[in-house]
Amino acid sequence: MAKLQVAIDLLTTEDALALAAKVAPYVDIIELGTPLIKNMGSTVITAMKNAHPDKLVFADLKTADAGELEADIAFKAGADLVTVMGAAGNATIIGALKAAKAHGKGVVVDTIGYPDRVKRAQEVIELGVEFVELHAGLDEQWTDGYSIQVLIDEAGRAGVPVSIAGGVNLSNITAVIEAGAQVAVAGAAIYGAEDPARAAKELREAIDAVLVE
Ligand SMILES: O=C([C@H](O)CO)[C@H](O)[C@H](O)COP(=O)(O)O
Repeated sequence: MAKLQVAIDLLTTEDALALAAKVAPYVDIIELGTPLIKNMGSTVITAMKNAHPDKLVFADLKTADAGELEADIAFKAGADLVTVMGAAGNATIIGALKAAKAHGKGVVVDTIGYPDRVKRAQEVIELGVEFVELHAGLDEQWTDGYSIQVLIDEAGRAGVPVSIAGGVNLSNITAVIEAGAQVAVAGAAIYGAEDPARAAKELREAIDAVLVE
């Protein structure tokens, strides 16, 4: 069953907890965005897991080196999943996986900036990561001519477990799920909405509608 992940790109623990409280009934995974973790440190991970022990807490560390050390910090703080950059060497991913095994948790590889996201996804799945994020980051999304269709096409070709992140919203989430993504990641479409709970509910319903077809 496909999952909905809310990406919280807000900057304080207080704001992140307030948003999570509104949208938790509709999401499976609560992502603490990289800017949020950089601003608040690992305490935001602990605060979120304490508030939502029934949800998967995703710490978007975007680790590029020292994989075991960084992943261990986040898992000790309460994270269920952490991200390592696909552009990092396999040794970094393997290090994070070692920490994940020690804590009974998981690693997700983020493909931001990687030239061939599908090829890298197929490589790193072999290492034992949970899934691979086909991801166009905020800067890429703001580049002229960007379209999420690129990620949707890649998901169709990948043949391994993937999520899609990079402007998921109500107009494209059906295509995201139909392409085979196991997780749809929505940030601005939820935290930037006038009514975040309603936005999350509509995204959830769109996912569920694909499943019952
Ligand atoms: O991971 C993200 C980005 O790198 C900043 O941390 C976003 O959370 C991700 O791109 C999803 O956000 P939207 O594109 O706004 O849906």
